[in-house]
Amino acid sequence: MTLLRLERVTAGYDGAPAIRDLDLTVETGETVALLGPNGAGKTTTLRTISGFIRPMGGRVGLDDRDTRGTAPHRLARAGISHALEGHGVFSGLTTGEHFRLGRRGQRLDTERAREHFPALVPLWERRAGLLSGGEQQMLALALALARRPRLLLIDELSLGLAPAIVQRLLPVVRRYAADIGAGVLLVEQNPHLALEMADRAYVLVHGRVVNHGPADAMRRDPELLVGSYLGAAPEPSAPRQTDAERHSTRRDT
Ligand SMILES: Nc1ncnc2c1ncn2[C@@H]1O[C@H](COP(=O)(O)OP(=O)(O)OP(=O)(O)O)[C@@H](O)[C@H]1O
Repeated sequence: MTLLRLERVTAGYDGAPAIRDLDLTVETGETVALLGPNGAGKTTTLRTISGFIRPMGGRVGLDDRDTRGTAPHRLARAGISHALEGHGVFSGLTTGEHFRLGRRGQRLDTERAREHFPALVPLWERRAGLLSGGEQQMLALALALARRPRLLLIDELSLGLAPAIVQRLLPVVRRYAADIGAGVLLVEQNPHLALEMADRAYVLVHGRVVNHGPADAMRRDPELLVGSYLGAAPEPSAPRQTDAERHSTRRDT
């Protein structure tokens, strides 16, 4: 089932588009990577989905309901969770205390979080301020998932973390999200790490999708990925393909 659908979305800052005519979908239980060079518009895409930026054009649909103009806190209540670096982690609280602090009386799924992130269990009584950067990130992700989001948006997990830590964290996030039927949209600087755990990926360059398809096909064809990064965005006059058409093209190859 399609959980999130962006149709020809244009959005940006002060009237200047940073993403243009963007088509993108995330299915229930699916992990999708959003790749691209610096300044391509990846963070802008996530901010538009979580309601912090109102699109100038196009449609953002969650469960086929148009979310344009919906405030971020309402979208959060509707199940969109935007995991930002260190977000929701308080240095004075222990790991365990974080799980007892449900927002608005919401109960967190502590047992499932402990099962998926067993590395947090020995840290249960330790204050978050004394955790390593990787452990804090793990706690932030475990908290986000313990709230049972419908859609988890993750921005740049690898910033400040060793690749080995990200490599361990991402599959855990994927398994946990699939377990609760949540979709994941992951922005990641390191395309190789992202493609290892994603089902599908989109490559953004200059605010436009220049390539997308199954992650394993992109992994097998690194030149395609490198070419996407280096290549220019399609000319504005080039004929547009719908998301569905592009999907079928990629599947045929
Ligand atoms: N708050 C802002 N005000 C004005 N322009 C912005 C703002 N945030 C981002 N931009 C511009 O929008 C464009 C897209 O930025 P965005 O942060 O979405 O890219 P990104 O792909 O996430 O890049 P990075 O990988 O470097 O984080 C860039 O040209 C950037 O300079």
